[in-house]
Formats: sequence, C-alpha cells, structure tokens
Amino acid sequence: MAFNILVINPGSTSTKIAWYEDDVEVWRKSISHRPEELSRFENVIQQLDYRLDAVEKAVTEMGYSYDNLDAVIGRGGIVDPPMPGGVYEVDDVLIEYLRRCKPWEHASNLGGLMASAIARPRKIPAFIADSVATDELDDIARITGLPELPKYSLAHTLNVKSVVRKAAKELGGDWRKFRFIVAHLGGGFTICAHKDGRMVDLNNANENGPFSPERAGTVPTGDLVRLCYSGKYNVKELRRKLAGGSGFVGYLGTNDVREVKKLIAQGDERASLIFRAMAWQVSKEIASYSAVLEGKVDAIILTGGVAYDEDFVAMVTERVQWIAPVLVYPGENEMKSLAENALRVLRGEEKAASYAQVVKNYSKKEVV
Ligand SMILES: Nc1ncnc2c1ncn2[C@@H]1O[C@H](COP(=O)(O)OP(=O)(O)O)[C@@H](O)[C@H]1O
Ligand SMILES: CCCC(=O)OP(=O)(O)O
Repeated sequence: MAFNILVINPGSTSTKIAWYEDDVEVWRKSISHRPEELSRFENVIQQLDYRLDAVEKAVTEMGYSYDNLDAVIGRGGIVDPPMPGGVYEVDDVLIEYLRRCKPWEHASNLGGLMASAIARPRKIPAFIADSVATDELDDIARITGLPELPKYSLAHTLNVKSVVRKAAKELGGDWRKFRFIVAHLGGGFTICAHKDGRMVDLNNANENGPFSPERAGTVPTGDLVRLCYSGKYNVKELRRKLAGGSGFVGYLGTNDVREVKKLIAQGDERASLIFRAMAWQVSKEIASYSAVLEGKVDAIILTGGVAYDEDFVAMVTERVQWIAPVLVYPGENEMKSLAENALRVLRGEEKAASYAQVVKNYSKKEVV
C-alpha cells in the first residue's frame, strides 16, 4: 500500500499543494491569494486559518479527504536558532518558534503550522524538511566585519539539496562526497558552496549577494543607513522594499524575466544593462565560492526559474566555466523534494529530527 502524503508550500502570493502516493504526484494545485485578501492580515501568522480553509476547499474539490492521509509535510520557515538540514517533526517547540517569525517573517513559516493543524486531529505525523533557515555553515563563514551582525543562513535549501542529489546521481557518486557551487535563481537568489553534504557558505537570500528579480542583494551600507533615517520608510516598508521591491522590480517595475526580455527586444538599453548586471553579479558570487572550495569544484549548478532563460545562462556560463563544468537544471523541485523527505521517514529509512534538541544544543554554543 502506498503512503498518502499532502505537501504544502506557502508562498507570498500563493499556497501550492500536492497529493502524493509514495513519490508519485497524483495532483497539484496552486491557490492564488489576491493582494487585497492578504492585506487584511497584519502579519503572516494571522493568515493561518484563511489559508487552511483555502487548502481544505481545494482538497475537497479534488475529491480527496484528509482522513486518507498518512502524513502532511510543509515547507519549513524561518526560526531562530536555525537548524541543520533534514526532516523535522512539527512538535510543540517547533510550532512555538515558527509562530515567532524571528528574525524575519516569511510565508513558509505557515508550512509547518498548516501541516500540524491538519495532521494533529488525525493523529498522523506533520513534518517540515530542509527549511529556509537551514544552517550548515562553517563557523568561519558566519563572521562579518561587524561582530553584532554575524551572517544568518537563509537559503532555498529544498531546491539546493534536490539538485545536489540529482547532479551527484548523474556524475555517479554519493551526494555527500561532491563539491558543488549551486546557484538557485528564482525571485530571490541563493548561491552556495556545497561541500561534503553541507552548505558551508552562502549569501543570505534576503540580505546580500547578487541582486535578483525582486531583491536588492548587497548594497552600500552607509547609504542604506542614510535611507533608514530619511523618514521615507518605516522598518516594515524598507524591509519589503529590500526583499520584494528591489532588483528588476526596483529598476523596471516587474519581477518577470520574460517581461524584461520583451523590453530588451524592443531596444530598451536600460533593461539590457540591468539584465547583464544581474548575470555579472551572479558570476562574481559563484567565483567567490570557488575560493571557498579551494578551486576544487566538481560542477557549478544553475537552477530556479531564471535558469530557463538561455541568454542569462549563457552570460553566466561564459564567465564561470573556467572554474568547473556548468550543469543547468531549470525550475525547482520543491514539492517532490518535500514528499520524498516525508516518505523516507514513513518508510523508516530516516528518523525525523527534533527541533527541541536543536534549541537545547544551541544555548550551549559559544557566541564569538
Ligand atoms: N520560462 C522562463 N523563462 C525565463 N524566466 C523565467 C521562466 N520561468 C520563470 N522565470 C523567472 O524565474 C523567476 C521566478 O523563479 P521561480 O523559481 O519560479 O521562483 P520563486 O519560486 O522564487 O517565485 C521570475 O523572475 C520568472 O520571471
Ligand atoms: C527566505 C529564503 C527563501 C526564499 O527567499 O524563498 P522565496 O524565494 O520562495 O521567497
């Protein structure tokens, strides 16, 4: 008998859900949330019941019932302290920390909460896996020039781990043995050095690195401080601008690469410059991780929605192919990856980790 698994992936404007029988996707739905619907909530956590209702309606419309489920898994959110990669059972401690939304608010914090709300009354397990707050950094990678502000690990972990496994399979070896530089190129970008099974260094998808279709990436700090005190923005507005209203959105008013390409095709020089600048910055970030990996890089992997764009891929490839072969896996595989994580636990191939344990160990850690 196959295991029935509901996968929930909440994003800023939609909730994607999928029903899996073992690792086979039976159906998938993307439930869009209109901005005016979401704007009535003061924060992400307040959207919980609203999104749960939308998911239940969608599942019923598909003719399926929660009562047939063996597990529910959600995309894991931002928690502090962060956690190593892997599958975690959503228990009371994790629920408490997901609700806190510290140090940032992100729609994925609803993933574990929604999974638990569906699973608990039915006495089946709820999981999250490879959360965006996964922290596998080498300690040296956390150091910034400002002791009060160490690097926080925030990444598109699910897709990074999924393409690392895929590349390792193609290259014929254990994924924990390779050295890859992975560039997840979506609405936000994660560029990371993946060594011996860990993301040992990365940009923080919301804070620095290259700018992306909607995020600012690294900006001049002095000018940023001046902007903070300009009186133009409150904290929430500025955070939203940096991680949502910047990059392509800031320059060109769209986060869609295809729209930018239309502008370029019409002869828009500015759009062309911004597009090329994004490829330039991605290439620089990739090259910086070749130093982290001491030049011993098995492959560079380009993935995410932007990797569908052949011109962008060609520009980056031209600048970085001297480092290692470039593999391109366009799009993302988050839903399947979540289902496979839940399945490994249901089959007893892996044990779900405990976030309570992470919290306990973290308090013992020395702060630099
Ligand atoms: N076929 C495509 N060609 C070019 N760009 C694309 C394509 N599909 C998606 N994109 C771009 O990829 C970005 C979104 O990537 P995606 O991985 O779907 O991100 P997210 O999950 O972060 O929204 C957007 O800028 C979008 O325009
Ligand atoms: C916050 C890190 C993960 C992330 O940026 O996800 P989205 O691009 O889906 O917002």
